Amino acid sequence: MDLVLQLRKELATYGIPCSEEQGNLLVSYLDLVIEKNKVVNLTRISDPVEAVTLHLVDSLLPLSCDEITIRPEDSFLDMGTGAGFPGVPVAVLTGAQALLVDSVGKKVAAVEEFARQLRLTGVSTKHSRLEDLARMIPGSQDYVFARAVAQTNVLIEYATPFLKQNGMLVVEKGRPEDSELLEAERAAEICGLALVSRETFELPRDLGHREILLYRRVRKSKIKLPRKVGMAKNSPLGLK
Ligand SMILES: C[S@@+](CC[C@H](N)C(=O)[O-])C[C@H]1O[C@@H](n2cnc3c(N)ncnc32)[C@H](O)[C@@H]1O
Repeated sequence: MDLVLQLRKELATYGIPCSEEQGNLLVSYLDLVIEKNKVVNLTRISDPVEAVTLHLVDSLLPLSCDEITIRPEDSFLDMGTGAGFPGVPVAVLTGAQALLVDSVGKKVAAVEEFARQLRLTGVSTKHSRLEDLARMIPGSQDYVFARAVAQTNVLIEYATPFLKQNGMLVVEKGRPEDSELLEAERAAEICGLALVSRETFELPRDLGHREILLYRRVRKSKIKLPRKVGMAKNSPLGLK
């Protein structure tokens, strides 16, 4: 089947609309990622049919959550974007102002090149550690996304300083352990976030189980954030 058709059909099963033009853009982006992957290590998935599901559809699942309505005037940050997932697909479907961040320079350079080639004017990139960037643009984002970056308690700590009051952290997970969720709950309490929903999804063709956790910034955090670089990972919040 044609990849654009596959993408649009799979997204439609989750109630996510995708025009033919958006589908073409996303498949062109995937082509660029797969081509670049021959010289820069960006992804282990090289089969385009699998990549449509495991990269594009997977990145876009949060758009089917009831609490998420991203408008073109909204801003979002993608923490640890790698090859641009989920940031590029979310930017294409929503038209929102996207900031894609990673600490690995060659990945950021690749994503910057993709955005230029595809003329994605709403997409900006930043080569930085999240803890450093948080000091420069505090309270600036309506949404913060993270897919496959760290344990949820660490993501909560990274994301909090970027979020506006009532802004939302969107965490994309496989099958989180109960212990991870408990630690996340304690970290959220410290950081001033509240879990607003947990939705589960099955990817097509048995390609995997996914969970989307949404946290809203509802209060001031009890500690000063960001902590020093490395603290979130080496001395995580929420452990007993
Ligand atoms: C497993 S990759 C996932 C990439 C992408 N989100 C995806 O779903 O394909 C995790 C990425 O997070 C980045 N990363 C991890 N910790 C980071 C930090 N503290 N600041 C910035 N980037 C970070 C890594 O460099 C890596 O590119």
